[in-house]
Amino acid sequence: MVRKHVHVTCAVIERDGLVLSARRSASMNLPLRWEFPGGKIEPGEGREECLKRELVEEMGVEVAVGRPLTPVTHSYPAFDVTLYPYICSIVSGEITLHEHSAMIWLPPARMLELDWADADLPIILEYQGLF
Ligand SMILES: Nc1nc2c([nH]c(=O)n2[C@@H]2O[C@H](COP(=O)(O)OP(=O)(O)OP(=O)(O)O)[C@@H](O)[C@H]2O)c(=O)[nH]1
Repeated sequence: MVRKHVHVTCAVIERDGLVLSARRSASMNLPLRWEFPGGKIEPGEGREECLKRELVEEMGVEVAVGRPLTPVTHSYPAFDVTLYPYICSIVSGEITLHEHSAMIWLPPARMLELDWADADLPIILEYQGLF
């Protein structure tokens, strides 16, 4: 059987020297783990387009998509994921959580205090290395 492989964009959103982390809800897969907001790329959709759509759907904000970080491929027991991270900023709207159970703005150096989805760890380490 062919393993499921999902391609997912995610946003490293910066504001005033802090970064946004979002906690998955108890009913999602990887329940209660922390992640960057974003989601699966739909057929025919560009990565930046996907990210902008997901941020509106999940948080009700419009983002400007900036510099990409290195994509990460990770194998979970049930599926493989490739994450395409981009540094982003909010250009309009106030965050309302439509899917996540919590969010927190942290200085980059404190991000690893959270219980992250495993695939995100290389992204955080690369991001922290920028400072
Ligand atoms: N958005 C996002 N997804 C991530 C991150 N890290 C990570 O492993 N993922 C995985 O990538 C997939 C993103 O899919 P999604 O957000 O569109 O879908 P979902 O899990 O909410 O629901 P679904 O799989 O039932 O459609 C999930 O399987 C999630 O576990 C991350 O930082 N951000």
